[in-house]
Parts: sequence; structure tokens; C-alpha cells
Amino acid sequence: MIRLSGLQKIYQGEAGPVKALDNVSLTVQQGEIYGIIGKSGAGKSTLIRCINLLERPTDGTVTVDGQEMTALSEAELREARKSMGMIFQHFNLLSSRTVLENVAFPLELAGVSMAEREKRVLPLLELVGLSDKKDVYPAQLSGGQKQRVGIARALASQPKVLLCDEATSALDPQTTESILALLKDINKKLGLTIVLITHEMHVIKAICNQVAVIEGGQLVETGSVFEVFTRPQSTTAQDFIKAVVNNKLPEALAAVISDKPAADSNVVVRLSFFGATTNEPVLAGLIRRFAVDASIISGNIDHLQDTPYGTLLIELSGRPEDIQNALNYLHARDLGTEVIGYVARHAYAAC
Ligand SMILES: Nc1ncnc2c1ncn2[C@@H]1O[C@H](COP(=O)(O)OP(=O)(O)OP(=O)(O)O)[C@@H](O)[C@H]1O
Repeated sequence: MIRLSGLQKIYQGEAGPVKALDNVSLTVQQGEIYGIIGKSGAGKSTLIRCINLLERPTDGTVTVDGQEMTALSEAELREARKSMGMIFQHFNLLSSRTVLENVAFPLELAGVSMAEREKRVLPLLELVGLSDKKDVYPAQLSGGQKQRVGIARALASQPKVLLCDEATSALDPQTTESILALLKDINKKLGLTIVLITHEMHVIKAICNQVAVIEGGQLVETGSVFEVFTRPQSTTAQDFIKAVVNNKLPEALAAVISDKPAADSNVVVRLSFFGATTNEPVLAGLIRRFAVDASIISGNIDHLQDTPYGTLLIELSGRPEDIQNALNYLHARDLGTEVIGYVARHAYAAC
């Protein structure tokens, strides 16, 4: 649906040229929710604005639904943009117009009659849950309601693609959740392709299928959300994931753990489960096969795109050769096995 190829964007800043995008290529399939995550200044806004050519790339091509946007004249571009809605962090509503008039605005610009505008806008207000606010002005709405108006307005011209520029960054966590749920619902109901930029990994985790990580204007990692969450390759992706996956050691354990084994120390291991392996009785198999004890220190199972994913922190005790055999057994399974460190026997009371 969207193909970016070799995109480059150089701004002429006051202190000289700024390379905001450096050879960015990516493909977004029809019906996907594609998230682009990066820290401040990474190039996210520039990238999303290059998709509808609000920002013209210095080099490279943008193709949307088979049409090369970068080859169009300004007039052709205005027409092509109708197939792409956009929502913004600060909503960008017209304060002197009611909710209905705001949502109808793109249709008004397109010369659609008042009667037809109303006919098309009312179902959209229902879709975003604002039917009872149609005659209200933006100042009387909450942030979440304003973003719902923004979403309805973006949908007014029946776009195939919805671009979301930090759409939930100005909202509290609960409202963010409801807006993300609405976007997911719209994606499902209308089959709309959604591209969003964010600096928050929980947004990606909540609704995206695919993710791209951007740093210094370059894509440093792309893949399914499940792949990137469970096996992040870049340090940037790993840093983002730390914010949503709690891999912190319990304080009492962190105080006594060492990275060097002692003669009689127990081994602390983090197991990561993905998909089908989540249901495997790994610990039972371990204890049955080897003369080791496995105490559970902490654990959690979460879901990513309806696939179970979890980590388990365990402490293995036994003779060193039995522990080694047990570790070899774990390494041979289809799960992540990471030795976190060593604790002296009885130094930490695992349950
Ligand atoms: N109009 C401009 N002129 C000069 N430099 C610009 C311009 N717009 C953006 N930049 C620079 O380009 C780089 C990327 O900016 P961009 O706004 O795309 O990043 P971002 O990831 O969206 O950041 P943030 O999350 O803080 O909004 C930054 O170094 C920024 O300072």
C-alpha cells in the first residue's frame, strides 16, 4: 500500500544543512497498523510528513496505492492526498466551528453540498462515539473527545490510509488507551491502513502489527512487533522495550547477585517464552531429567498481537555438572535462556 524507497530529507537549517532522513526504505502492507518509533529528533515527524508530501523529500520516492506521489504536480497531489487522512498531536481543530462543522470541513472544501455533508458526517460521529456532541465547540471538549473529532475529520474523505502524528502524546494514559482502541476498531471495521509515529513503546505494543525503529534519520530495525519485542537487535529497540517489559531483578536479589560463579553458587536464569513454547512444561521436564532444583523468583506472561509471550526468572541449584546439563537442555529448547548471574547458596531465599 505504501512504499518508501531511498528517502532522504535535508533541511537547510540556520547552522547549515540537517540530514533528517537518510536512505529510508520501508513497505507498509494494505490493512496493517505500522508503527514508527524513535527518540526526539530521530526524524519521525519528517518521515510521516513525507508520506503525504507535506514535506517533500530531497531524494527517493514515495508510492501510495500504486501512485508515485513524488512524481505528481501540486494539483495532482492535492487530489491524491484525499486518499490519506491525518491526525495530529494537538488535534488542529477549528475553534469557531462545531464538532459537526469540523468533521465536515474537508467535504466543504471539496464542494460537497450541506445536506450530503451532514449525511456523511453523522455516521462518522457515531463511529467515534460523539453523536451527542455534534453541535458543541472544541473548547467544550476533553482532549480525548477532540482527538475523536480529529479522527472523524480524517475519515471524512474516505481515505485508504490514516497517518497519525503522535496522536496520543497529549493525552492521559486512560484516554490514550481508548483512542488506541478506537484506531484498532477503525482499522478492523474499515480495513484502513494506519501508519503512526510515537516515542512510546506501549503504543506500538497496544495496536501495531509491524514496527520500524528510527535513529538519527536511519531505520535501525524493522519487523513484526512480536519479533522486535522478543528479539530486539538494535540497542535503541532494546532501550524502548525495557520501558514496557519489566525485566528488573527484585531488589533483594540484585543486592546479592554476582557475575562470577563461586564453588557452590546457584545460577539465576531468565527464560523467555514465545508463542507455542509458552505452553510447554519446560520446568517439569528439567526437574524430571536432571538432579537440579528450580525455584521460581518471578514471572509474567503477556500477549503481543494475540501471541503469548513471557519471562520467568529461576534459580537453579544442584551440583555444577548437573546445573550445566540442565542449562544445555534449556539452550536446546525453542526459548530464550539467559544466565543472569550467580548467588551463593542460601544467600537469597527464592520461593
Ligand atoms: N524545518 C526544519 N528546519 C531545519 N531542521 C529541521 C526542520 N524540521 C526538523 N528539523 C530537524 O530534523 C531532525 C528531525 O526532526 P523531526 O521533527 O523529524 O524529529 P522527530 O523524531 O519527529 O522529533 P520529535 O519527537 O522531537 O518531534 C531534527 O534534528 C530537527 O531539528
